Amino acid sequence: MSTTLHTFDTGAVLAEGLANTVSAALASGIAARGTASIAVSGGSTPKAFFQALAKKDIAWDKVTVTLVDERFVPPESDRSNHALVTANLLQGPAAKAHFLPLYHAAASAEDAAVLASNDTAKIGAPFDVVVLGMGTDGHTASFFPGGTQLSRAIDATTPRGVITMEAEGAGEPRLTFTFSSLHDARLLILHIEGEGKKVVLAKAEGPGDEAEMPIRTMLRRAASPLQIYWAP
Ligand SMILES: O=C1O[C@H](COP(=O)(O)O)[C@@H](O)[C@H](O)[C@H]1O
Repeated sequence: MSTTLHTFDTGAVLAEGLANTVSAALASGIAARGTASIAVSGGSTPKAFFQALAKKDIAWDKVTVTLVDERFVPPESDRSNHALVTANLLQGPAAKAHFLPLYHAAASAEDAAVLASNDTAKIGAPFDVVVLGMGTDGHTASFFPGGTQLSRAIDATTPRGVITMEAEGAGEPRLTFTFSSLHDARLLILHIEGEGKKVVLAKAEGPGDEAEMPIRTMLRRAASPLQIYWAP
């Protein structure tokens, strides 16, 4: 499927522009189906976008928010994507949204993945909005190069749901939606910032295995057009 690059002068201008696009997509989903869903990424990039989106005047009580992926840590941890969303997105008007975390205080990451899959199945498919990030190693979601379940995660025939991932570059064990869960979002976004990430994207757009740079799965095989949002 196609990719479109949207370039902004600053991260602040990108945050507002992306918040406008995403809030419009959520409002459209609510108008069409009564509810809307969004899966967002964590890490360091999306904070300003979350803060801008939280202020948008839409029927947030009809929106379900979840995560594209999560570190297997409790929400009290400073590594938690759940904590990032709670502190920056589920604020103001957006505090009315329904949040479904991926982390569960289970005996293992595998048990938590089963709970997260069962819990998020009620969201329905496809997501209205998926906002992906990308690491400097070319990972997206928690599809890490060398990951324990990378082949399963990026196989289009793997059922929708949440699975575990462990990799040298991942830190803690991870919980991640599969490629099949994410790639057909009605609005599919890749949000990256900085010159370094632009170089990584250019490499990912070139030849090479998907397993080497898993973002290639979305660049090459996503069913939905991939909207790439970038600022210096
Ligand atoms: O560990 C993660 O990394 C990626 C990229 O994060 P960033 O800080 O480079 O923006 C993120 O998309 C993912 O959700 C997160 O778990």
